Amino acid sequence: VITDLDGLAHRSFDFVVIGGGAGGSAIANRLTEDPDVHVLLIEAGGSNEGVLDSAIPGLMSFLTPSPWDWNFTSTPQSALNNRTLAVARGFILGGSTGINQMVYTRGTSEDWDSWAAITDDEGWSWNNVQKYIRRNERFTAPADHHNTTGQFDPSVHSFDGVVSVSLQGFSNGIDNRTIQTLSELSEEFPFNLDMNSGFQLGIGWVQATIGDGTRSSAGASYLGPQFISRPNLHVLLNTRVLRMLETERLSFRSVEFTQDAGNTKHTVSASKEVILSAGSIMTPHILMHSGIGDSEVLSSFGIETIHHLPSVGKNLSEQPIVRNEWLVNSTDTFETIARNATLLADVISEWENIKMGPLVDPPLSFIGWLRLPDNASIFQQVPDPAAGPNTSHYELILINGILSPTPPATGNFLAFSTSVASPTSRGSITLNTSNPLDYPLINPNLFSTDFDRFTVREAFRATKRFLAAQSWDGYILAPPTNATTDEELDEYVRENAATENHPAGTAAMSSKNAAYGVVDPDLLVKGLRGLRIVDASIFPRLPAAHTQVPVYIVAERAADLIKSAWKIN
Ligand SMILES: Cc1cc2nc3c(=O)[nH]c(=O)nc-3n(C[C@H](O)[C@H](O)[C@H](O)COP(=O)(O)OP(=O)(O)OC[C@H]3O[C@@H](n4cnc5c(N)ncnc54)[C@H](O)[C@@H]3O)c2cc1C
Repeated sequence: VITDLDGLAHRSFDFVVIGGGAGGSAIANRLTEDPDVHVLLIEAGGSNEGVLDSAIPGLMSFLTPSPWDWNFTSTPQSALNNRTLAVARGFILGGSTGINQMVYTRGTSEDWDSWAAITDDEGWSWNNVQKYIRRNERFTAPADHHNTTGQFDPSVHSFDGVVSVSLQGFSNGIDNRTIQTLSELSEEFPFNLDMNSGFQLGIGWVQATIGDGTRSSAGASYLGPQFISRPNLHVLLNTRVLRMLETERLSFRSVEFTQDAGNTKHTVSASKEVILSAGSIMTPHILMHSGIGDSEVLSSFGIETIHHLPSVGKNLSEQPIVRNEWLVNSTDTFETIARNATLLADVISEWENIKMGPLVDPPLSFIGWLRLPDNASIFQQVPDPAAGPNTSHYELILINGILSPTPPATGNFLAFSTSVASPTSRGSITLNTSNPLDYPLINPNLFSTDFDRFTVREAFRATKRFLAAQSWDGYILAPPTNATTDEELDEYVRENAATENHPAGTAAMSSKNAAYGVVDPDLLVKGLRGLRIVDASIFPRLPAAHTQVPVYIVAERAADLIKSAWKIN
């Protein structure tokens, strides 16, 4: 970790990586496997070392908002009564993997095959990304070392990758009721042994990026002590990249940054490539401030266009979520811990001393991926947007309590979230001012399509059928809303929807000959030299999944592509 800036300008780096999140950490690790390759990683946030709220999985709700979150806010959402929404992004080494909910999902085989079809590159197909999945994942025993037979399929997992993954290490009070429901209502809600096999439909045990009861973020794994100590890997923390500079005509191999809010600016160069991994919000922002974007937009901010690329910042894709809070007849939920400072201190001590107890995971054991019926009326209006017939339209997440450090003063809850897994709404990232230190305008444009509104209504109705199973008798005391008609449910959604913090697609990959898109299938920016993008912004479409694993897969393949382009071992 570099603390002395003076020597920096005189050093030479093969690669400069902007952003130490999921994509940037993985790339920096893989490229420095060759001791002759020198990499500088620049991260706006600070170190993840010793940040207890991030390390302890059960405290994840304490991280948003927090000093480790960029704490962005969306523009007023016209389909949500003009409410603005919190947009969380990690401001820490490890990026959003340092503050996320840790759910481990790869997407479906159809999702990946659709990427291959869109980009005209078979390298992105499900079969061909298997080796990258294996390099990324290190499946480990859960914190409580319980018998996991029948809870996952070992044959589809890897046990020697970098990021730790495990099943729940502390059982939740609602687990048995959930299992019983899956057998009682098996036709509508089938049990899926392993949603990461390529076939996701059904409800199954959550796998999470946790090892030994501790968050396995990109910072803790790809940049763990044995890697960050490599003499050829240089990490600059608390450093904000402002823009990239053109070094030769259409070649961007220089990076401008500041450590004092723009009072002094410095530059550093890469002899081979700059790799932009600032995430779906900041990657298009940095591109536009570097003169790469829609020339009309850039000129309206007085920024000279160096490369007209109108797709930059467009196509923002996000999974909207509604956290439906059911009042329950129990005290065994997360609110009980969050409300009681003594109990919270006790379970933190338990975690610190023996890595056991309720904080070894967030309190969610089950998630599910489900489809609308084939004859749903919405399909008379719009085509099915899922990647294929085995890919979900919506996701159900059963959480044993409201995940907040400040829950309501009374009551215990089941937070049964509904999310649109294959949304059709698209938003944008645009500039707000000509100052790169100002935040961009973030417009996820949630629920702007009939399909998304239809799907979330049906998902909520599915949760009601789920909780009508006998196993919940006497447990549920009151629903989150009395809304039943489409109109009533739409209003409930307008008042309660949020983002799932899975933004993607704002610098999207497309085939080499496409008339749209920002990067080619090898992740090089179209029409430029020396600049590659490796983060969630390149997703050509959202997989029906939480997004960290797809980013890791992208980064692992990107490392192979870069090594092969520069003949690195
Ligand atoms: C609250 C929350 C919950 C989530 N839950 C899950 C989940 O359960 N499962 C899952 O799979 N995914 C989840 N995600 C999403 C997942 O974490 C992201 O998809 C993934 O981390 C994106 O990787 P990335 O490399 O694109 O960006 P990030 O991981 O966000 O990394 C970008 C990095 O770039 C840095 N950066 C940005 N701008 C600059 C700049 N100008 N100069 C220097 N550095 C800069 C940032 O500080 C950050 O470290 C969640 C995200 C959040 C925020």
